[in-house]
Amino acid sequence: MAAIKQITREAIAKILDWNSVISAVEEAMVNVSERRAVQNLRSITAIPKTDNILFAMPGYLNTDKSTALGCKLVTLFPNNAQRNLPSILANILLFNENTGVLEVIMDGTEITAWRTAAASVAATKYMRDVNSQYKTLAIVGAGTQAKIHAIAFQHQFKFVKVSYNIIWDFITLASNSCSSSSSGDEELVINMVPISTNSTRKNKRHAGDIVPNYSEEVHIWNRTYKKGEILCEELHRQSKIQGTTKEYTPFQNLEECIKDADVIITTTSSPIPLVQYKWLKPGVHINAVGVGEAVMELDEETYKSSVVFIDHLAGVEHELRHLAEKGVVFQGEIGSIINGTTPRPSSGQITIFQSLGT
Ligand SMILES: NC(=O)C1=CN([C@@H]2O[C@H](COP(=O)(O)OP(=O)(O)OC[C@H]3O[C@@H](n4cnc5c(N)ncnc54)[C@H](O)[C@@H]3O)[C@@H](O)[C@H]2O)C=CC1
Ligand SMILES: O=C(O)C1=NCCCC1
Repeated sequence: MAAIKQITREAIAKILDWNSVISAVEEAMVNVSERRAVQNLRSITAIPKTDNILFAMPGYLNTDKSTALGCKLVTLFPNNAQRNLPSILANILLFNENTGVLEVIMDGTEITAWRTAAASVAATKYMRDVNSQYKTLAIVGAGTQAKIHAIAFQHQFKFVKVSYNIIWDFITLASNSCSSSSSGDEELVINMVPISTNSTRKNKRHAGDIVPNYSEEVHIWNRTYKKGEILCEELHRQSKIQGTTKEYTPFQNLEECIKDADVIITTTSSPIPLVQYKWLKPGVHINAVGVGEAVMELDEETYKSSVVFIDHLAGVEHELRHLAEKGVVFQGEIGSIINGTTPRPSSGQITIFQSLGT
């Protein structure tokens, strides 16, 4: 038998790129919804007297493009941060579909992180009005999923707040006897296309001109503020290296963090609802990523007042019974919006993508 090929986490990290991962995930979501992919319920082995879990996630796919027989094995050890290890570690096994021989073992940790964020990106793209403008992204949590979601969402969408500054010229103002206590940094309009510059004065700024000022709005809240602050600093450093100026702001107060958000992503394991309906802006889209037997990051009112889509109906019915028992109605799978068999929710409605994972 041929040797088993091993692919390391580093090698995987080098070949992943957002456009390919997002389109692969969208295709996978459609294959799941059209029942072309065999995706059975995953098995969950909870280790007694701990919060630790081993998941086995087998799957099979046979399409014109590709055939694959595989199984992802994932461990979820929520206290691993204390050991300087990720909470979620994964390996993916690929088998020859004719002989059953194990051919590849590849690291699945990086793939799990990217895939989960890509699923939220796809859900946001397809559940929202195509013309939606996104100004503020709020992320709840500051672990692996929070970080990868921040990166994926900035790749796909531009969360930009446009404010306009008036250029003040104090000599002109004084001569016009105009008194103003303004700092000269007035926010006039938000979320507008910037005005074009007068062609005869191109690139020159004069007193009284209104100039656009772009700031990327990503808010992060974590139960320990320090961790949120460290993540913001890290994301800011990375964006500087990439030559973009993005602002990531840590919040002490969750309501303040999410109340203006156009998109919210929750990435914790909280069994006590964090997001409250009364704080939400109408028409917000929420990606609820945290998963667990009792995890419930959004309050009941939020779920009940929103259109909720999921990634895998059978899996959600099995694993998220606690939500269904509280009266949460799952409208359908994202794959059915992507393939056009289910219409997008209408704009103005609050929408939720309840992620389960694969
Ligand atoms: N839907 C999906 O496909 C996937 C879901 N997940 C889920 O996403 C969540 C986050 O995973 P990672 O980022 O890898 O974990 P992580 O351990 O790196 O980060 C967890 C974050 O949640 C916060 N947190 C934990 N418990 C909390 C609580 N009770 N209240 C408030 N904040 C709390 C922590 O402070 C930390 O910032 C987990 O629930 C995990 O099961 C992870 C991977 C895939
Ligand atoms: O890999 C996935 O998908 C996971 N989903 C839920 C939590 C563990 C990993």
